Amino acid sequence: MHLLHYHLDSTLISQRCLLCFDLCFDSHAHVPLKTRQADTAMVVLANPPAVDQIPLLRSPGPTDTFAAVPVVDLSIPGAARAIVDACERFGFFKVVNHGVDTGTMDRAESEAVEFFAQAQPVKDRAGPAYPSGGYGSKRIGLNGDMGWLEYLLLAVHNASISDSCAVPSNAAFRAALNEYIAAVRKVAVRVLEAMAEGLGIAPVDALSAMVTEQGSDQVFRVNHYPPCPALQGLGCSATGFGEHTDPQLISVLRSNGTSGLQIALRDDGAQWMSVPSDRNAFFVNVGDSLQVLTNGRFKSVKHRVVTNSLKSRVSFIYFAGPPLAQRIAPLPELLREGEESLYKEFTWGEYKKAAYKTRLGDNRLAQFEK
Ligand SMILES: C=C1C[C@]23C[C@@]1(O)CC[C@H]2[C@@]12CC[C@H](O)[C@@](C)(C(=O)O1)[C@H]2[C@@H]3C(=O)O
Ligand SMILES: O=C(O)CCC(=O)C(=O)O
Ligand SMILES: [Fe+2]
Repeated sequence: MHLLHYHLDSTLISQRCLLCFDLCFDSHAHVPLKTRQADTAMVVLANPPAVDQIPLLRSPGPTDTFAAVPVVDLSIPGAARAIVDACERFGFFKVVNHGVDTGTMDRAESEAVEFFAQAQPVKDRAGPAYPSGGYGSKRIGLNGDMGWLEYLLLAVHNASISDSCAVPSNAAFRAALNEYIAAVRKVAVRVLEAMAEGLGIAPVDALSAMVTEQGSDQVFRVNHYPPCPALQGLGCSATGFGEHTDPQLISVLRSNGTSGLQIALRDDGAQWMSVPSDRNAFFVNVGDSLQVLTNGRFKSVKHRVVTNSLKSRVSFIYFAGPPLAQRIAPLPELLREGEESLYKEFTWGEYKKAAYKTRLGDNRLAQFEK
């Protein structure tokens, strides 16, 4: 038997299993939530659901929808200005007219759906995800984060899955992912070029070269969030991917038609807004490294995924990172006279190593702030 204690006026819900007495943890502070009689409600579930270790969140309501997501038309000259504006305001925007064939996206998606539909032991043979890439389920990273998802985490070399990564072994799936990765990487390059143009940085590849150079550290992730019917009608949802910022320069995301992605409009994460899904568009997140390169002018956006109770979500995310030796420091052209860097010096390799010691919701940049 399970008891769910939830704070009626907060997003985070704690959960206690009467059998194992495990408490879920606040994904940000990593301390057990205290449940008080006055502001908690109790729901007794007849069948212990499989969401035991997964933090629960208040289900998004209709008023949580972020209708004003900045939309950038990549095919028009005003794209550069619009991108800079969106990165300064939200660290997040949607890209349309990107030129990627819908067939490329659909093939990758249907192959991924087929992969995740396989029996668990078959998928487990494609694991583990760490250290060199492969299949993972529920556990995110190495430091105790849990989510209601399964995924493939893959290293990318140049414009395709690294040869050192044996997963996926199915030739059709691998080819479909490689076709998609080559296309999404071009979108990332165009976005980074437009950013440089909008910021007035020369040459135009000042940012994009960091991700196209030999040895650039690119990662690709396919996430599958199965529906979670056990929580239907309870007003709460399982955490799919807990709140975090991405460490790289930018991340380019595409999902099927199931919503679930939320971004925090306020730094303290007090206002979570749901991003309406659009299977024909890409969504771009500013990552921590780009925040540093712009000396805080662009903010890396805090985001998370909330699981749907009835529909599964499939997402593809391309993380554009520089070579390990790349120095991450504010670009001199962006510093006004007398303006100093807000950050200590570091390389991408140093940042990545530190990031992998943190938990998802930690403020990874804090230790590099001056
Ligand atoms: C908990 C973690 C998962 C993560 C590595 C980390 O220790 C902290 C950063 C996490 C993150 C978030 C964005 C990407 O999904 C990711 C691949 C990345 O580069 O940093 C994940 C890492 C992961 O899933 O391994
Ligand atoms: O799956 C998603 O939609 C987003 C996942 C995410 O933020 C990540 O993998 O870093
Ligand atoms: Fe992310």
